[in-house]
Amino acid sequence: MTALRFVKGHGTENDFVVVPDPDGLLDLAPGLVAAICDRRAGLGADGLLRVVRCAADPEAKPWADEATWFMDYRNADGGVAEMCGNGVRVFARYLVESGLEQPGELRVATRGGVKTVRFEANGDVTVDMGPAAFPGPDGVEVRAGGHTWPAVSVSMGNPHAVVFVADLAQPGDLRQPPEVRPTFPHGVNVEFVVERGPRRIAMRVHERGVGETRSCGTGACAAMVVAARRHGASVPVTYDVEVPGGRLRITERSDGHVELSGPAVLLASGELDPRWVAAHR
Ligand SMILES: N[C@@H](CCC[C@H](N)C(=O)O)C(=O)O
Repeated sequence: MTALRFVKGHGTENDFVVVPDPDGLLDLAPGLVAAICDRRAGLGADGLLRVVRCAADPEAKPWADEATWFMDYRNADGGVAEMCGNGVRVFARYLVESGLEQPGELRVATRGGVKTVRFEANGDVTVDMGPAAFPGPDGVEVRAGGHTWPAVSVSMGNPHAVVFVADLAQPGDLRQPPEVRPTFPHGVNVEFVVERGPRRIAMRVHERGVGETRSCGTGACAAMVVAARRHGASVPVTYDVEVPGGRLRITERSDGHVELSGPAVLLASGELDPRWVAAHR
């Protein structure tokens, strides 16, 4: 059996188990991913990042000419998602710390396309997320904590519904997913956003496949682009986005691309007990 090594990391407390699998040898079935991400009986994480060469993974072969590495992102429930803004920054940190890539600028393939990541002089990691899209549907409503709000549907590669609220306590404890109408066929991440000052917002997020998390990079970008339109801001424009786990800095450039910056931290590494892994296959 192939050993299952891991590194633990986080970006503004959106935390991940990074699993190196350069040659694509691991079988990470959804049940095993969910067991690893379990906060009591597993390592605990919001998601898992499998590190595999594009050339070694059939799903990533289309990007093999543009990027060496594919971020195979899984939510804590074991399901896949197209993109993870904090995850890709942690993923890049792992590539550099483990000597698989040089610091500076590098490209990472994701289900949401190839993303360029750069390391800043202050230690932060920035990712070019590409442009936001507003695919609809129109007339989206979100209900949580006994309140109902209109929402804007935003795609950052993955789906988001952004709601401006009067107070971040209004959505309640978010132990249950917010109700979203009309239903998104593949589920949706929901951001609850408040104004904090000029070019500054704060948010809570309920992530598809996870629950409420301390941060969400794609969600912060979705919230920022909606805020910028609400404020009639012209590009380029930069916002600070406060999340429960810290602060992200987001710029919408003149060419429409959205850049996400913030810390990306690795804190531990180890190997899962093969008997435990076998019991959760
Ligand atoms: N936390 C991530 C988003 C992870 C995927 C999301 N839960 C989904 O299902 O789309 C981020 O930092 O962007």
